[in-house]
Amino acid sequence: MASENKNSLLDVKGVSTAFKIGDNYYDAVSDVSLQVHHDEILAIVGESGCGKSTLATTIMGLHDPEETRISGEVNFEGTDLLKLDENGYNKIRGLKIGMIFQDPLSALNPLKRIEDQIQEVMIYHTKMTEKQRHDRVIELLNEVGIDDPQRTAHQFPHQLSGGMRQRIIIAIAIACKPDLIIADEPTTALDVTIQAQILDVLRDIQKENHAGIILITHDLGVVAETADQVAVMYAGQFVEQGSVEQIFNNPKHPYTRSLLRSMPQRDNERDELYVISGMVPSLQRMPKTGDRFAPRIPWIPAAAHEKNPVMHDLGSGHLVRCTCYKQFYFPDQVNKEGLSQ
Ligand SMILES: Nc1ncnc2c1ncn2[C@@H]1O[C@H](COP(=O)(O)OP(=O)(O)OP(=O)(O)O)[C@@H](O)[C@H]1O
Repeated sequence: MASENKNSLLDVKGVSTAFKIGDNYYDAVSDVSLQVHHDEILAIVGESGCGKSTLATTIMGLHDPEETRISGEVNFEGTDLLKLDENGYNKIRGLKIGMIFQDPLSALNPLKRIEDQIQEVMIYHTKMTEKQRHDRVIELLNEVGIDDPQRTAHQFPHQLSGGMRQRIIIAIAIACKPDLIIADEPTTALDVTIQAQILDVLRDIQKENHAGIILITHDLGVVAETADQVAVMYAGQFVEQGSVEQIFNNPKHPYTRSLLRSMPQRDNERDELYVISGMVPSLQRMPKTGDRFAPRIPWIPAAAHEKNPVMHDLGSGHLVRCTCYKQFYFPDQVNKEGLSQ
């Protein structure tokens, strides 16, 4: 990607994750490579079922080895995380890598006060005194924008709104100032105003702690507002990677262009939204060869797609899978002069 020459914080190389279904393994993530640097937000975007969460949980070492087969490398600060055992991972999760999940209610313990839940991660990873931990809890609650930290610290999750609960999850994730934060759909369950506030909190934290952030979302609006780099994921593969400017101003892969076209435009409220026909294939029905998106753009001739599509470097870190983008068009955009791209 664009900043490949800088030292990366996270360097994922050729990672595949396959789930055991019946007697066979099926790839949910296929040969994914990415880098994240300090002070950078990488958004991973794609429809539901494209493998975004599986990739995040692979990086975090959260898969059951009995049911999953993982290959490739997840290099983080000089260590290949895929070689760690559970004990090794436990030393990194919460301390060096923080994770923010989509559903704050299920991630919080309903029976414990907020302060105790935030302190837990500090008790596990640090030798802070109780007073230091308490002070840090109040500092964190301030940092994530809680108005009355002393009061909130003593409350239980059910006494808080959805937006406040998500702020608590963020406070837990950043308690030990991790270098990398993985946020999986952190704003999906929240209304638009709260979404914007939570994204602001994430951006502030990234600036303050110089953390790298992986932001997983299906919402291109969130990507445009927040990300520096973008990876577009379809059916387990990255189909396009680049800076936010490259992806939004010069999208190449048909899937990226379809996603962008299906994005609601603020100034274009009356236009009908473009709908991408068809569905993301299930793991057992994943095409073995050819561009995986090809069945959803049937008007593009088969010959336009590579048999085994690879990533092509368009320069300045802009990568696109398959050369079919060169012949892609939307049928309703054909005019007399030819194709309007
Ligand atoms: N434990 C599992 N066993 C078998 N298949 C799984 C498992 N977890 C996920 N999958 C399948 O892997 C594919 C990718 O799922 P994943 O949840 O990673 O996608 P996603 O892009 O994060 O979607 P969402 O936004 O809905 O979470 C899907 O086809 C899903 O059904």
